[in-house]
Parts: sequence; structure tokens; C-alpha cells
Amino acid sequence: MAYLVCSAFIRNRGLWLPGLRAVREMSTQGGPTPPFSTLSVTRPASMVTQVELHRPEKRNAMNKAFWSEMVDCFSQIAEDPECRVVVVTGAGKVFTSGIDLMDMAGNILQPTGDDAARTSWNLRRLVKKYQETFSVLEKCPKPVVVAVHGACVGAGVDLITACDIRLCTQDAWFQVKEVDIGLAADVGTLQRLPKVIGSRSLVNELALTSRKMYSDEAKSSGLVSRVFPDKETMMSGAMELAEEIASRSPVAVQGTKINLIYSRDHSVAEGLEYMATWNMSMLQTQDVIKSAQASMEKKSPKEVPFSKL
Ligand SMILES: CCC/C=C/C=C/C(=O)SCCNC(=O)CCNC(=O)[C@H](O)C(C)(C)COP(=O)(O)OP(=O)(O)OC[C@H]1O[C@@H](n2cnc3c(N)ncnc32)[C@H](O)[C@@H]1OP(=O)(O)O
Repeated sequence: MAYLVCSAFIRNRGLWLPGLRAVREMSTQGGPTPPFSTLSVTRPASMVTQVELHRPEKRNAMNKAFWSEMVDCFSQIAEDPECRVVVVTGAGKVFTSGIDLMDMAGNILQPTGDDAARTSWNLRRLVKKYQETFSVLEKCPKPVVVAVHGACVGAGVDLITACDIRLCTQDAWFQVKEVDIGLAADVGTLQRLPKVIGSRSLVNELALTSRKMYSDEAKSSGLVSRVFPDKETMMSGAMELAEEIASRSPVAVQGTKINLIYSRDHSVAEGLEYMATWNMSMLQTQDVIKSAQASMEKKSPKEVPFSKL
């Protein structure tokens, strides 16, 4: 009996996951999706979730609500069996203008605590909390494709470097702006950008001078993998890419993301060890047999019905 209740609970988790209430089916119109005030979460295609930064009138500046909502949103997406890939976009004129300079100033500039130690500890807690806002993108087992148009400033670069695939429009530009507002970028850029861009010298130049990098250089340096003429074309490209990923076995796709990230941060020998342990269970999936058979029969992965994960 306990087993039956338990398996029904697992089978139906898509019905009780509160996050699913936030998904607006097949629509990219409208404002933020409750319970979010800064994000619009939609399902533009089967198994694809689109998360749009949604404060266009403020150029998607990241206010206090945003820093928490991203964590809630991606924690739900990570557990949502109806989602196999995520596309992150920005509403309005630009992708994002970075941290909300009006809303966040108090938090950072006037930290509180009974003495220096406690004030420092509170500030540390705050920085760790903000780091988690983008680390959730990396921790999410579903691949995250980010599509950037116009400006991507400051914390925007922290965000995109935690994504798996970066696309942009011809008019996009990127700016590691933190030195201009008197701080060392502390929520991911300094840690992840050097892993994304091959040239350490270029990373240092961008972070130390805050000069803008335009789309052509973003492509040639490896920050983005594709540049599109405009947002509409980019969105078609992003959706095509997302649907390609979503059509593959979720066991294979999520295992690939997790092992790629593990290998980035470990030696080849450690990565191989991790991979062997990973696949000692994952190779037992039905997906291998189904995929291999489809491949032999020259069928597209889109024709293979994989179980939800
Ligand atoms: C522990 C935390 C760690 C995190 C650190 C993160 C640091 C950073 O992100 S540093 C980067 C901070 N951002 C900026 O310096 C960018 C400021 N904005 C701009 O340069 C321009 O807005 C932009 C080029 C992005 C777009 O220009 P555009 O002409 O299209 O728009 P504007 O007329 O300038 O702005 C329209 C309204 O949006 C408000 N706004 C824009 N950016 C921000 C922002 N970052 N914070 C708050 N509000 C912003 C702007 O005030 C306008 O509002 P309103 O006057 O009410 O219409």
C-alpha cells in the first residue's frame, strides 16, 4: 500500500508541483506569471520552458524580488518532469541592465549588524544568496539556453555565464560593469567567464576596464555560439535548438550537462571516474535501447517516446 501511494505520488508530481501553476501554456505575451513579479514563465513548445526577465520599463534591472524569484523558479524547473530544456530571454528593449541600482543600494551599501563581525557576516550571507540566484542555472539538470538582445550589463554577464548555450542578436553588447560601480563582480562572472572565454587576457581586460564587447567579438571569443540578425530570428533559432535538445533522451541530456560541468571543474582522470560511476546506473535506462533502435531504423529522436524524468 505504502509503495502504491509512494509511486502515485512520484508519477503525479507534475500535478502537485506548485511551480507548474506558474507556467503559461503556449504564450509569450503578457506580464510576469504569478507568483513571480519579475519573471514570465511560459511553455512555448512541448517540454520547453521559457523564462523571460520581465521588467521591460526598467530594462529588466534585477531588483530584490528578482534575486529570490530566480531561485524559486529554477528549483521548480529542476523538478518539473514536463520540462527538458529552458530558454532564458529578456522582455522589451534590452536583455538586462544588471543589478537594480535604486532597489539594491540599501542592502549593499548600508549593511546592518551589532558590530563589524556581525555586519560582515550578514554581508557575506547576502553575497552568497545572490550567488545562488545564478548558480541555480548551473545546478539545474536541464540545459539552459540564453538568448541575449541589446544590452547585457553587470549581473547580466554573471547570469549568462551560468547558462549552457549562449545566443545573441547582432545588436547585443556585453559589459562587465562592476568596477565602474566600485565593486569586484561577486556573483559568478570572475569565476565562470575565464572558463567560457579561452583568452585570460581578454577576460582581464573586460573585467578591469568594463569596456563594452559587441556581438562580433562575443562570437569570435567564444562567449556566444551564434549571432542572429534580430530578436525574432534569434527566438526561432533558440526554439529550434531547444526542441532538438528536448527531443533527445532526458537521461542522456541531463547526464551530459552534469558531466560536462563536473569535468570543467576537475581533472580528466577525476572526470572519467565520475562518468564511469554515473553511467554504471544510467546505462541501464530503456532510453539507450530505444534510441539505438531508432537510429538503426533511421528514425528521428523526435519519433521516440521517452519516459518523463
Ligand atoms: C551582491 C550583488 C552583486 C551584484 C552586482 C551587480 C552589479 C551590476 O549589475 S553593475 C551594472 C549596473 N547597471 C548599470 O550600470 C546599467 C544602467 N543602465 C543603463 O546603462 C541603461 O539603462 C541601458 C544602456 C541598459 C539602457 O538604456 P536605455 O536608454 O534603453 O534606458 P534608460 O532610459 O537608461 O532606462 C529606462 C528606465 O530603466 C531604468 N534603469 C535602467 N537601468 C537600471 C538599473 N540598472 N537599475 C535601476 N533602474 C534602471 C532607468 O532609470 C529608467 O527608468 P525611468 O527613468 O523610471 O524611466
